[in-house]
Amino acid sequence: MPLVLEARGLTRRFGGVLALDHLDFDVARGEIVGLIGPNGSGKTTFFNVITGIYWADAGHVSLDGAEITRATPQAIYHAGVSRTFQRSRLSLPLSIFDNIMIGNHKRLNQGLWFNLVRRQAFKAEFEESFANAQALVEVFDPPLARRMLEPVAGLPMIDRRRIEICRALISRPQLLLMDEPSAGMTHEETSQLMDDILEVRKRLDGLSIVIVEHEMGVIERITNRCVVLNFGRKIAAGTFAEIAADRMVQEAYLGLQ
Ligand SMILES: Nc1ncnc2c1ncn2[C@@H]1O[C@H](COP(=O)(O)OP(=O)(O)OP(=O)(O)O)[C@@H](O)[C@H]1O
Repeated sequence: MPLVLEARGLTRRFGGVLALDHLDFDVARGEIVGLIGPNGSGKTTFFNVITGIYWADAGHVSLDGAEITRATPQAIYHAGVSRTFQRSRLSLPLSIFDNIMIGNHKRLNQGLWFNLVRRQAFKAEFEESFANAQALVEVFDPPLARRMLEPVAGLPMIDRRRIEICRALISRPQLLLMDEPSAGMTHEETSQLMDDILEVRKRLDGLSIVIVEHEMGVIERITNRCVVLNFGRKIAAGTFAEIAADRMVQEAYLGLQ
């Protein structure tokens, strides 16, 4: 499979802390890669460097063969990388549709002239956007897709997570980075959301996903491959079964002596 993401020697320091230490990280097209490691091991920093929030002190990142190492977050989003965050970033008073559309600005014609004067074209674009957003929500939960104009404030956690993932997917990224999607959810909700994510991956052919997750059941169930970090360094990589059997991983992550 061709590589979507190729990171080489990524290094990022915060003062005396080496948050990423010469990290090599590849993601192939259509792959779901689990990124695991103890608290503070550099997982979120890796996402922040890939998405241009922080620049790497050293190393390179390419997406689909094109260098994105020092690109802006906007350019990286346009190149096809989306993410979801550990803490919910939905605007609660806004509707499901409005929240999803926040993620879609690269596909909209936003000129003032277009919006004010070309009313028919604006209407057609709005209707197309609505249909696209609704089709995406339907993959997760058909009844939810009939409530597109309701505020997200009234939705349970699992539906809010679904909307956040839809917002990340509406721009049709090649690579989706998910930071602990199970945070704050019950075991049943997590299991349901993982079914949804597997379904989404099946329908959005070629979508690659990197998922940071502390729930090992989730990692075991949905990943093709895992990378384990400790103090910013890759200490193991392989299938879940391989990394779970690795002594260094057990010591670092599971606290075995
Ligand atoms: N903006 C920052 N300023 C200073 N130090 C930071 C900053 N961001 C991260 N760090 C430090 O870098 C290291 C890696 O942090 P990071 O948040 O990437 O870890 P993590 O694996 O995502 O942890 P968690 O599982 O708790 O989310 C930690 O020591 C953290 O304190």
